[in-house]
Amino acid sequence: MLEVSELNKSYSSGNIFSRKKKVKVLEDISFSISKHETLCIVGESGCGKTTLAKCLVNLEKPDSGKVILEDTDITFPDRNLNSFVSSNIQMVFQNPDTSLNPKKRIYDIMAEPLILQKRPKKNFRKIILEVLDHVGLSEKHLMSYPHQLSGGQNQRIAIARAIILRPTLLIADEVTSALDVSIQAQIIHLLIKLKKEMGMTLIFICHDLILVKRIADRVAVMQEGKIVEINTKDQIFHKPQHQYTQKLVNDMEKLSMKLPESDNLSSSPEFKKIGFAILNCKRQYIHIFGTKEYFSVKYNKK
Ligand SMILES: Nc1ncnc2c1ncn2[C@@H]1O[C@H](COP(=O)(O)OP(=O)(O)OP(=O)(O)O)[C@@H](O)[C@H]1O
Repeated sequence: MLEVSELNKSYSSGNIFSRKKKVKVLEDISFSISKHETLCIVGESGCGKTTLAKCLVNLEKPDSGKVILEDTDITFPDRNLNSFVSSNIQMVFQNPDTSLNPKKRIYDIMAEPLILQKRPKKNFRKIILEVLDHVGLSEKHLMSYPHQLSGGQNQRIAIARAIILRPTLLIADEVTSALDVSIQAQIIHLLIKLKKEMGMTLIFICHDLILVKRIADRVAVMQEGKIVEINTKDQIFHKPQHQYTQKLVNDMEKLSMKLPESDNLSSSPEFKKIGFAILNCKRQYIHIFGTKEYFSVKYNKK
């Protein structure tokens, strides 16, 4: 459904006192995604994951390359194409506190994409309530401002706004990293549920390889602006080819070995010994599915 070829992007660095120079952030990025697939993008901080996502949703303009969505070239969309892009590709950002306008009520935040798409106003309330219901919120949240809701509720609003136009492709950029551990699990489950219900394709940008292992169909590994490896989840985790992928997988395995596998984690001796330290120091690495979700939720309630 989406084909990206030889995408390049640079930013200018320097300021008025120093000479401006171009810094390459994306270099010859090529990949494709099939319908209903979950592609996870991993890589160290600053390697260009967000910039790549922004080029796909037209928040940044690439220097060169091509982005083709369902046979339409959307690399440099004009006004008409813009509407096609925003109704087909949506992005949810890391931090709902900065992605939602604090001066607007939830109703108005949710109505924005409908207004931009010139949908009939008389249907807004019904559509908004339906989508809120999808993300586990209700009418009582409609007139609130973002600061009156929790971080998890605000991220649900950000997701609801992203899916209100029923996009075929959703890009989730570190959507849980600003949230509490127990809420992280809820948001991931919500995304997986919505993906299934709405038949969406998902690009999931994430640092947490343990989570990637659970949800990805394929994984793209980025380093310094390049995709150094892209393959099925099994290949990436069991036969990583690139040195950097091997390091990421090794680091993840070392950490996984430290996490207890017992069904009843809270009573296991390992939990008592290392659970506390891991929860405090390595928040992003906690398994958030199955027994380990119970483990983290239970810990949070104490
Ligand atoms: N608007 C901008 N102007 C100049 N440089 C930028 C801009 N946006 C991003 N960069 C730089 O581009 C590089 C890639 O940034 P990007 O946010 O895409 O990385 P990332 O892989 O998403 O990082 P993280 O995992 O920390 O979110 C970084 O060096 C960053 O400083």
